[in-house]
Amino acid sequence: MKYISSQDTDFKAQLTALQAFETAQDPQVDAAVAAICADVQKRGDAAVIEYTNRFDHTQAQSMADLTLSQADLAAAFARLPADVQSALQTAAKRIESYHQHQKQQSWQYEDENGTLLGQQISALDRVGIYVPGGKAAYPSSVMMNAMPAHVAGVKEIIMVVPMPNGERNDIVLGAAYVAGVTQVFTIGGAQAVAALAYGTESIVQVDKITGPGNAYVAAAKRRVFGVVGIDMVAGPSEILVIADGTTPAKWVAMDLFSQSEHDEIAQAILITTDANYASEVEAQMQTLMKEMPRKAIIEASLANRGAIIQVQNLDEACEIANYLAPEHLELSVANPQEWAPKIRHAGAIFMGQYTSESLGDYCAGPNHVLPTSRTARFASPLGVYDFQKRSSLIQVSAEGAKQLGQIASILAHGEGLTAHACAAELRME
Ligand SMILES: NC(=O)c1ccc[n+]([C@@H]2O[C@H](COP(=O)([O-])OP(=O)(O)OC[C@H]3O[C@@H](n4cnc5c(N)ncnc54)[C@H](O)[C@@H]3O)[C@@H](O)[C@H]2O)c1
Ligand SMILES: N[C@H](CO)Cc1c[nH]c[nH+]1
Ligand SMILES: [Zn+2]
Repeated sequence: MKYISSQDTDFKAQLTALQAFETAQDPQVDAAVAAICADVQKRGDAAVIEYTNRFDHTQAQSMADLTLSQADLAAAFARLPADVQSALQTAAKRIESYHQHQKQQSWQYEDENGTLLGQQISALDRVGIYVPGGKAAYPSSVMMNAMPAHVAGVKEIIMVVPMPNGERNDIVLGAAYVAGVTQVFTIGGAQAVAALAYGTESIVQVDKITGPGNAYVAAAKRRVFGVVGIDMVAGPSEILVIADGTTPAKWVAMDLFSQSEHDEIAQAILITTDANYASEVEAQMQTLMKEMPRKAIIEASLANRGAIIQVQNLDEACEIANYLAPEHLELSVANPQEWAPKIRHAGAIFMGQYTSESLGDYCAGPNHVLPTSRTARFASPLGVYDFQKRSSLIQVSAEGAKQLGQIASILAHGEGLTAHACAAELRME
């Protein structure tokens, strides 16, 4: 793990170097994804089956081998132990309740000439949700994608999830059952994204694709944007902990591990005002590391992109956090309510020593699909608003046709668009 101090003369350059990692735009990944997408568009199911067998080491003969029905999902749920069933149901309820608050409503108002103006909200008809499955299985990501779609009123939710070696994961499928997913295809990577975007003989084209994934998934989503909508281009997981030394060092060490264990290119950063505390956290990491089943991934992630940053004070820490715009920010400080308003750029803010980021990953309620790679500067968590869209409403009164017609006519003539002007003028007579 790198040690950086805000007093280093090349501090800015070191901070920039920490961010210089954008695999979604790796030209080699992009070229491979371009070829896969074009092939799926051309050959449909046959290409999807071939790529799935190649990359996920499956032996599918037809799409039927990669397709699950509602009955399959129900059966997977029924096979789960009672405590897992109940955890899934409770998490789903909490996620649903939180997202109910995000629902947008249609609105209208009447202006001074009796013209009605407004905005009508509609749900998307059919969405594709990508659930990652290469290096780990993510039942929580099933719920984080499907629940807001449900709350928005989406009728058809088509889920894709790779299942390496054809091993079906009952918790992932049980989560799909609880979250009311319509249909599941056990496919992943660029081939799954392309299949959802273009449609194949067996997979119906969707209107929008949401959900995180690796560099191949991210590059494919970037590529199909325009044919379908996408939520965002998500990169590897990130956590930034701002600590004032009041949280037990062991807790913070484990919080850093919790995101490192996702991926060798995930990022975990600690910013602290206290050099002794930084050493304590590092010592805890060394001890805890031995027990970690995903030790190799954590070590690689920390070596590749991890850092401990020593700062002068918490104001400076917040400024750096705003520059880094992390996916997850833990404000592990004595008075988080005082510091949270200073954070402008973060996907999600976890406040106080009891709020481990991992609770947000599973069951606190807010969405865990969050902007990464500094995109929190302009992007927001996945939410109900990603599954709703807006249409403008205009109903002009006779009086409005006269008043607005005059303005429109002048402006249309100014643009040299006579038919536009006439359409307005005809209604003024
Ligand atoms: N932001 C979030 O909410 C969130 C949630 C869970 C996971 N994640 C992240 O998602 C990522 C998941 O990645 P993953 O790899 O485990 O699963 P994944 O499902 O994203 O990718 C697996 C697929 O990648 C494709 N692939 C792998 N190697 C390939 C190659 N050489 N050529 C072409 N295609 C290839 C295969 O088709 C495979 O099915 C991780 O970075 C993790 O941190 C993010
Ligand atoms: N932390 C991930 C988002 O970056 C989400 C997740 C799912 N399961 C565990 N974690
Ligand atoms: Zn996580």
